[in-house]
Amino acid sequence: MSIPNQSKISAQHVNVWYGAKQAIADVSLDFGQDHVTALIGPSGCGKSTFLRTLNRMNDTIAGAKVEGDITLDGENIYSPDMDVVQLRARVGMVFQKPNPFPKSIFENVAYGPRIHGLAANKPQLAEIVEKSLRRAGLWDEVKDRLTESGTALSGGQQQRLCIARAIAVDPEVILMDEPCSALDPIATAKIEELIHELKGRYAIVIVTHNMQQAARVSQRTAFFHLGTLVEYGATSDIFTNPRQERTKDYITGRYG
Ligand SMILES: Nc1ncnc2c1ncn2[C@@H]1O[C@H](COP(=O)(O)OP(=O)(O)OP(=O)(O)O)[C@@H](O)[C@H]1O
Repeated sequence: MSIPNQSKISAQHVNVWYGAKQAIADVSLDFGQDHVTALIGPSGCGKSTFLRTLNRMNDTIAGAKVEGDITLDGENIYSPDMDVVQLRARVGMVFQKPNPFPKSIFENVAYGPRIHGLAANKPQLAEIVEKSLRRAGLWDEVKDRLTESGTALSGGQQQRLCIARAIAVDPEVILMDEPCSALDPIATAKIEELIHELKGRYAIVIVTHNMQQAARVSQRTAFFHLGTLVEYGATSDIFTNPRQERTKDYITGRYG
């Protein structure tokens, strides 16, 4: 299902199995550069599984098998020539539970640019760290404590640190798997604000259980059910005028 859009990542006829169990069945979906796409649907419908196909995170799960075509700027990301480390820098990921490295705040952000050779010297590296922390809306809170451990920050700050870490390697796409589910409402509001600010610079795909959040942060919404893509469209249409009964039932809270 696609509506006109300059697509950054395109998934065509994607199927995913865990062993003999099929978790995603024939899903086709394009993601544009300049908007946020929300993946919604009841628990177990395959949102996270599908999200993970977009940067080959399913490769790390024993028994998971992915079929179909997924391209980033037209390039097949499942090609044997694809450098997966490079791919995951281009398609960054933020997880449900903030997972900073047990290292300093500075090192959490500097690690990626260093291993990808993005800075020629220390001042350049410091510049990337500052820019990334500013872009993640965290700089003012941490600029005087860059040597402290990332794990000493609050949950919301840790999540923004993880976003800064993803941004530091100059990604094209950012995948977010329920990034606010472990956060309180104030920290959640900050992440949502941040998503607004990052929109346009990166293609953003967010899995969320929170329909108000999907309505607030996204411009496109895809509704999944039982491993299939039921409906995709402009977020305003999905929430006010869904075409499919199953979408309507879900957004009106009849199941989920
Ligand atoms: N590592 C795994 N091994 C085996 N089965 C899995 C694995 N991960 C997910 N599944 C199964 O695949 C299906 C889709 O799960 P997935 O986590 O993608 O759904 P989801 O929509 O993201 O769910 P939730 O909203 O609860 O996070 C489920 O039936 C789940 O049990």
